[in-house]
Amino acid sequence: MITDDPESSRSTPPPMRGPAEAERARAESAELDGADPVLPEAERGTPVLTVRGLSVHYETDQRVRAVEDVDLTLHRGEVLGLAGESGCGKSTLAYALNRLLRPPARVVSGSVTFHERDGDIDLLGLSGEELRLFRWKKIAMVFQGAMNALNPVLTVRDQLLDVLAAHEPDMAVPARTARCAELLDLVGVDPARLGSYPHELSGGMRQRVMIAMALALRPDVMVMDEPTTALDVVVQRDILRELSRLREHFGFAVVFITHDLSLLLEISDRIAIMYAGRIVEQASARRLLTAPRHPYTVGLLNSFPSLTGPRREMRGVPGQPPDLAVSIPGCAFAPRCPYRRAPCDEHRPELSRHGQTSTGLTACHAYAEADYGAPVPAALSRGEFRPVETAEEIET
Ligand SMILES: Nc1ncnc2c1ncn2[C@@H]1O[C@H](COP(=O)(O)OP(=O)(O)OP(=O)(O)O)[C@@H](O)[C@H]1O
Repeated sequence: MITDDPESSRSTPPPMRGPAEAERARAESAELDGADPVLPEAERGTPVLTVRGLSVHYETDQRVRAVEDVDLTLHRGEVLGLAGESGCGKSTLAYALNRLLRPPARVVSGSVTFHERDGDIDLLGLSGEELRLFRWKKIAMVFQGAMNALNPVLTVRDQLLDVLAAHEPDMAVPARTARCAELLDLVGVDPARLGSYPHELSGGMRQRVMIAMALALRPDVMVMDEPTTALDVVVQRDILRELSRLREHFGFAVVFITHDLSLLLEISDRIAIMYAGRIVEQASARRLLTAPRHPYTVGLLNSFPSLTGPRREMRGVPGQPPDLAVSIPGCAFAPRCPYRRAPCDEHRPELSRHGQTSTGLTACHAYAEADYGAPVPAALSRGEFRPVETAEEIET
């Protein structure tokens, strides 16, 4: 099991300095609507986090290859969706991005680089104190079921104050108190609730409070691991709408993890599909929906019912994911793949471009010749899909 790092929430980075601080402080005191966005337009779409060749294994009596040779680039201001079946390595990757892995997990190879405005930071090379200064301020994380992580015997105010006291020790007490109210307001919770205990709040409110905590230091990146899975659909939608508004304004990038591909299609600029620890397809949300290239992606898309499109058969993905403790020489999806062919069992397909002009990536020997039948989009679209025209331009 992956464990949270209790130290991480107690880290005490010094207050931010310089023009960025001033800009953020201005934003905090301004109403979101109508205020100038915090992320300068020129920075939008520039890389903020680069993952190269990352492999994470759980080393017990067996070696579980939870994340294998993953390459990802996250751009400032974008939402990168990460989807895949349970156990494919999504959470392990998310924890690795924030250096929250604990034994028996071990990063066996690769790099994670945070692109600071004045230079690159090698995340895997950060030592204890450097890491404490970095976490939550640059990359914050909202966990699955995070709402249950609130302390039941402290009011919301005290918990937010604790975060600020730990991370912004130089901030005056009245300013901290004012900031608590602002943070609640930002996530759509009435500041009058500051005096409430967690049990007096709904699940949705508690999850919003957790998001407020993650936002407290204005991180550049938010890693959200199934942040709304425990909530009902209406509350989930409200929170995602709020998140989208905050992201538009503050310009943080989001890695959003869920097994719900239809949700990702609505909220993401780009989507990476994970299978058995590897990224098997990566493309803009629009391209993934309209022209999926990997048979597994097609299977995932066909697993969701349509609310607005014509009736169609839901096929899903027959078979089981492989045991990650067993090394697989070829394509891990081959045993479940209707397009399996000679090289699939012996040679692992590289994640490569679809063509000279395309920006999407696929790891599949068969996609060029595979016939996926009727296009998926009409069947899947719920009418709320938010096409992002610029996403492909910023893909690497
Ligand atoms: N502490 C551990 N020791 C051994 N194996 C582990 C450990 N934690 C996770 N794993 C294995 O690593 C693999 C990836 O797990 P991970 O939780 O990252 O997947 P996931 O895609 O996030 O799944 P879910 O959607 O269910 O959260 C799985 O096969 C899981 O069984």
